[in-house]
Amino acid sequence: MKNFGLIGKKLEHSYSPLVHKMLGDNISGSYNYELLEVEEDDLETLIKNDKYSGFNVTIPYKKLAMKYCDEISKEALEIGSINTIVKVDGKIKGYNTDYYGFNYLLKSNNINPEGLKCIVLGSGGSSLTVQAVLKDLKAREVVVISRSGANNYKNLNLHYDAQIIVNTTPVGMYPNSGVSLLDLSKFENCRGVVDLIYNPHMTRLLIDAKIKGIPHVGGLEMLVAQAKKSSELFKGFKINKNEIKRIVGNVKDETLNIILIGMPGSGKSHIGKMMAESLEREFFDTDKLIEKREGMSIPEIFEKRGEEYFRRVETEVLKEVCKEKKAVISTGGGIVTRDENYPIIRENSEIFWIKRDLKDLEVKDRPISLSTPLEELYEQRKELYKAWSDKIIDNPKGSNYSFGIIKDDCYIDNRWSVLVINGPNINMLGIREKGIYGDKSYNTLNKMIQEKANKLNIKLEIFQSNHEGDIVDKIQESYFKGYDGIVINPAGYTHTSVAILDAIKAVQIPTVEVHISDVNNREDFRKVSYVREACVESISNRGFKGYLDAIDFLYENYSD
Ligand SMILES: Nc1ncnc2c1ncn2[C@@H]1O[C@H](COP(=O)(O)OP(=O)(O)O)[C@@H](O)[C@H]1O
Ligand SMILES: O=C(O)C1=C[C@@H](OP(=O)(O)O)[C@@H](O)[C@H](O)C1
Ligand SMILES: [Mg+2]
Repeated sequence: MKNFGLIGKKLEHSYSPLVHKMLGDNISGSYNYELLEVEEDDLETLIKNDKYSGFNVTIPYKKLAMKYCDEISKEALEIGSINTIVKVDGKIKGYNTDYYGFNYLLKSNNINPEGLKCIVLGSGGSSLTVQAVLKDLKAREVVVISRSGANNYKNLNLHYDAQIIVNTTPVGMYPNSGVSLLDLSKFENCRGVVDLIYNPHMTRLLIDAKIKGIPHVGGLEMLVAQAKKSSELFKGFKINKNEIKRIVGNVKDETLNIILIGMPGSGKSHIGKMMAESLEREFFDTDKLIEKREGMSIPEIFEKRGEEYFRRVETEVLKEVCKEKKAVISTGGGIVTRDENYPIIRENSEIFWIKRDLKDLEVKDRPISLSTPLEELYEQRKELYKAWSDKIIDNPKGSNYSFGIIKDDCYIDNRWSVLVINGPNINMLGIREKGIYGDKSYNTLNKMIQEKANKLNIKLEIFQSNHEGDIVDKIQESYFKGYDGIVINPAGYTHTSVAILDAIKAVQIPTVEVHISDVNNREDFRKVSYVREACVESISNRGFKGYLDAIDFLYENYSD
């Protein structure tokens, strides 16, 4: 197996081995990928070491490494920085795939610098690439801010009119997270903040942007996009662009914590434990950690040391536990009472608000709930729970929620998604008119569709109903759930339903109409399809395979 690696000075933060493993494992041609921390004096020897067939290059060597290349791509030469090295026929060739990565990041997040004033923090190799992309996308002005340049952090007031801010420095990066170079409140015209850092997922700069309601994005998509391009150079063949989205989702699954917040007694500890078991993750409960640390129960801590002391310890414990990766963390209901807790829990997590009716909240052993009316407590906290969380999980009393049900609501799955809808009598497949529809069952059909989705690694939901209104409801729901495509066999409603036609038109999601039989060569009334005009494709007479072809069609034409 060939050896590749990431060259840099400090690499503790890097997700590159994870990303390259995913790129190597899932698309044929895996390779070894190592972190190669090196001092400047040893850079040349490392690059020339025959053990390695190529490298990625990061801070601070993106400019310097060019010196040891025999050839440099035109693009990299123009930018003045490389991030990829490949050895071909004994020659060391340098490339810049960061350009592609940064461009991808902006485009996929609808950040358009055209006509805008941009400031770029940092003046290293990545900064050069960022500047090139911003200029190519017609930014009005690109100002580089660096510690010792003409534009620096002391005269930043000259650029408080900046509209886009891009951080290319390592300030705020793991393990030294939680710091930012700027006071964002000074930038009143700012309408986009990009941080190339991807670990933590949300740097302090990005958290500040989120608090201010400014569109913002971190560097994970850029990391994966540039890695995909580099991997193509390493392996010598193209990789589907859809892999970027898939791997971004997988990296999030591998690195983000799930954090549960919400009113005391709402079920955070209970659900957290179930989630952790089901997702095979480690589980932490901040109250339990506090009790262990203090050697006292929560009521005892409140009684002996008071609430202020408890809150201080709680923040300390949060700081520790939020350094975990891929854990499930239940918090105490009061963490939202301290502003300083927000950036701590926000850094690397998906945050869920567990909700339950006030009358059903458990109050036992909860000193705050016993001393303050729950309505009052909820008034004080509800806006904070809402603002701090990404998603809500309803946990009504007596619902007997198993994690399986909750999981659908909260599991983080960013893959390209398709909804398959079947209309009336399709559930009777295998029983009904076998001469027309075949003898295979509805379950067999679903299995085939699921296998197809697994093969393409897409998210799938299958729905069947005999009721027109339910089908309309489902189509509408697909809009709010953000499905990328719909495959529909409206069955008998094909030839009658204006309501289903209107629903497809309303959601504007690419939809393929499927019929198992040859509808055009049966009764005349089957030749009319109301839904057809709203569909991007119509497939009939291909049996169950029609559904698989429909998924292929959508995936090939609409997944980029
Ligand atoms: N979904 C659920 N199913 C069964 N019992 C639950 C559920 N959610 C909460 N409970 C119970 O309600 C009580 C309070 O839940 P807990 O997880 O301790 O709340 P929190 O951590 O939010 O204070 C516990 O007795 C817990 O077992
Ligand atoms: O809401 C609160 O202020 C508190 C909630 C409790 O945790 P739970 O939310 O798990 O009950 C515990 O941290 C402490 O009693 C204070
Ligand atoms: Mg709890």
